[in-house]
Amino acid sequence: MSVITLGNGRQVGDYLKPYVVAELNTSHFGDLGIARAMIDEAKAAGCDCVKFQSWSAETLYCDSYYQANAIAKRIVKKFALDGAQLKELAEYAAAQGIDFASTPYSIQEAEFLLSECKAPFIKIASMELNNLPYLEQLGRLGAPLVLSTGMGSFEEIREAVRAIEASGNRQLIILHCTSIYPSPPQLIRLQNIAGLRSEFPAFPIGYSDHSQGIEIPAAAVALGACLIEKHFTLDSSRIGMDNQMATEPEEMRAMIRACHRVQEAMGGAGRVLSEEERAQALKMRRSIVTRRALPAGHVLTEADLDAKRPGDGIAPSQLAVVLGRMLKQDLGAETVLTWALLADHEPAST
Ligand SMILES: C=C(OP(=O)(O)O)C(=O)O
Repeated sequence: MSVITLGNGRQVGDYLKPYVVAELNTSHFGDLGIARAMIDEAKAAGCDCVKFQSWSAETLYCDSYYQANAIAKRIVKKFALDGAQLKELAEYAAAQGIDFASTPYSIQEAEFLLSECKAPFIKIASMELNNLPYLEQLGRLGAPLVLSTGMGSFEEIREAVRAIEASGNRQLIILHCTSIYPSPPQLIRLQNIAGLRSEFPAFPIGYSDHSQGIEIPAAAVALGACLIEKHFTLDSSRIGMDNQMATEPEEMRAMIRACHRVQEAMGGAGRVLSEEERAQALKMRRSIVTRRALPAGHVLTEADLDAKRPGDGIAPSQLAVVLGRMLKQDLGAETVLTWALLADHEPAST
């Protein structure tokens, strides 16, 4: 099972306590006051990290496309955060004790996030999966990378991972993701988490979620997901980009609780019995008991014996060993047999 260390020393690995990222995306509506309140709520809900998106018209759109695209213009104007705002939010997050990250859409933005915002990792959005030159450039920055894989085939993911490895960077988390907002369960194919792990055993596998509700991230944790990214909002009734599919604080809290409980419950495939369960067996299992009063010297037969609680005597699984042995003393009916009550030699055959 793979583990990597984020820039702030936090270890993230398969089947460990999942690192939970609140994806704030545009649910701050470009308002720093809302963004700060979201950081507070994400922290209170138990998230490990708040993540923004550092896009701008110049780094995302070809100018001719942008000028002709009224929706893109409206989104950028309303929702984009500039460097100064991101830095302010990063400092605010640090003061609240929660990690800050943002998805960059250019190498300059990535450099800015690492140097000015102290981001502990660089997130790579699914849309960049086939942007191999960019992946290699990001890899050369030397920071841990979190690669989302929505819309991508296994072959494209292999190429992306090869591009990152070519940069010499092996600090990589790969996220299963379905880029449909919201994603219906039948399109999520959560077992891809296991598929990615067997394909890329050197890297921990996480999950970037676009489903509604909390069950699917918790199930991802059962599959060992090391990181859960979940869209977050203060008010999902507000019309926004993908604000309406985002999770409100109470639901985020419930999701994190479910994820942590599932992770705690996973254990290993090996059968390890706790002290508590061993003690329980002494109460709940059965022991070999006498059906009736029997005299000293009596040689035990099946008709003499039964199996009843408690379980601290001779286990019923030992019946074959007990049969034919002689009693050392008189016993009343309903006596729990112990080895000390039996003569330790085989009785003489009659
Ligand atoms: C779009 C993003 O991520 P994902 O592909 O994981 O949804 C992002 O981080 O900006």
